[in-house]
Amino acid sequence: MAALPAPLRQTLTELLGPGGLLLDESERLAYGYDNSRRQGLPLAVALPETAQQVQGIVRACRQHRLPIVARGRGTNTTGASVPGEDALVVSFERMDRILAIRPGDRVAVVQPGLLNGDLQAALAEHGLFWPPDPTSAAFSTVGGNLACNAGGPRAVKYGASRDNVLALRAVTGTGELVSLGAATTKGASGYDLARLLVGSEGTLALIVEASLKLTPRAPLWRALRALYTDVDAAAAAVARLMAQPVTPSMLEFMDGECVRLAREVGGAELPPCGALLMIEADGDQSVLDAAEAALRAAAEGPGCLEVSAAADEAAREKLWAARKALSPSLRTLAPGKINEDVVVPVSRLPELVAAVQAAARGHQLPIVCFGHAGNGNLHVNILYDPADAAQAARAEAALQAVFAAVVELGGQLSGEHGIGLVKRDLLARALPPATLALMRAIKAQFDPDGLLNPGKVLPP
Ligand SMILES: O=C(O)CC[C@@H](O)C(=O)O
Ligand SMILES: [Zn+2]
Repeated sequence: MAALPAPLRQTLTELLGPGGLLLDESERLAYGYDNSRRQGLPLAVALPETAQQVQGIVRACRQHRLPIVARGRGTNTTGASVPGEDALVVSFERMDRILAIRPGDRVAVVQPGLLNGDLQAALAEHGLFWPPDPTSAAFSTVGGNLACNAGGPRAVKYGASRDNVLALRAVTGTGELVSLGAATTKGASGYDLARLLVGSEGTLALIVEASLKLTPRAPLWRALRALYTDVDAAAAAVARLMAQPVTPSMLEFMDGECVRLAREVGGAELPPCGALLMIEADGDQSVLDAAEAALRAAAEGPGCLEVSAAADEAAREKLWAARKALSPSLRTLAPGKINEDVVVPVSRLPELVAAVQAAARGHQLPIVCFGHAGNGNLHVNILYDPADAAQAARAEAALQAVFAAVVELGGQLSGEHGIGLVKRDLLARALPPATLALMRAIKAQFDPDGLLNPGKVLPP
């Protein structure tokens, strides 16, 4: 296997100081995986503490044509943070500080390695929050959230990462430190390069500082739980809920199998049913009664078994904990799962749900779904045994059927997890050639030698 060239090793050791460059195989292995369950082994791991060190790393690697893979905490589900065997990983774990919180401007300036959960805790003291709240929030980084445009349940009302960033400082593939955007709440000064970096999965530049847009925390909430006879009835209710004027602060979907897992693995107190919606509103006392009544009315309808309010904060937390445990709980059901993250315009969600069921029937495999229904974003899990060639082929065919439906319905292959390695070739097929060519041209401009996370998002 290739080794880190000796002159590069020396340059990086001098640049990063003692402990700043990891070369031991056991340490390198620990930076080679992500939640796609793929495993790579980088040549070395760099742990910069400053933007200038990040510049130095990129410049040195460029001289040796060594690929660079940026890394937060490895929670990505698409292989975006899995390095090839000829790559250097740049882990941002030492750049984890909050540089400023300016409540008057509703801005926080942070380093990329800061954990989302640590940011939220600091902001809570100011009565503020940063809306992106992926299930991994306690252990995923702001930089990683920005890299894949993470969303989570609150995105239905407050937007995903791209909607909640104002400015970035980043190091391009040539080692240049660029400032993109400004910490203002509006702006019309040329191309929006800060938001272009959000969702670029480390392929355009390494984010070294982010100015995040903050939102005041609503003082109160209401949580409803609606049970349905089947997934079609729940999907129809989602379309009704989003067609009326009160925007829910969260609107989550679980199919009957997920309800069973939430009860049996997650410990939630739920009766068996065909599907469930978690519906929340936030605001102050003056608006909440009307909001709850509007959401309740929209949730009721054909196939609705019951709509009930969370008894208290503890009951609400319990259901959320079970919801957040769904992704790992699903691994108990089958040896393999194809884990998708498709999104359609929310009015087309009923058609997507029907298409997923048709794919499950047609290819004789269980497909289990949950997700951020208010955004039309469904986590579609095709369960199969990878050791069984016939099942694996049927799983792949079911996946293609789901993707075909998503494209037909005007949706996208990923709502919040990104493209990475796993969906790269599918993206290339789903995008019009002219769009793909523009993406490639942008990549070449930021990273002319193709060193930043090569082979991710766009096919080589
Ligand atoms: O792994 C998954 O499919 C989903 C993870 C996360 O996006 C969630 O919504 O819980
Ligand atoms: Zn999700």
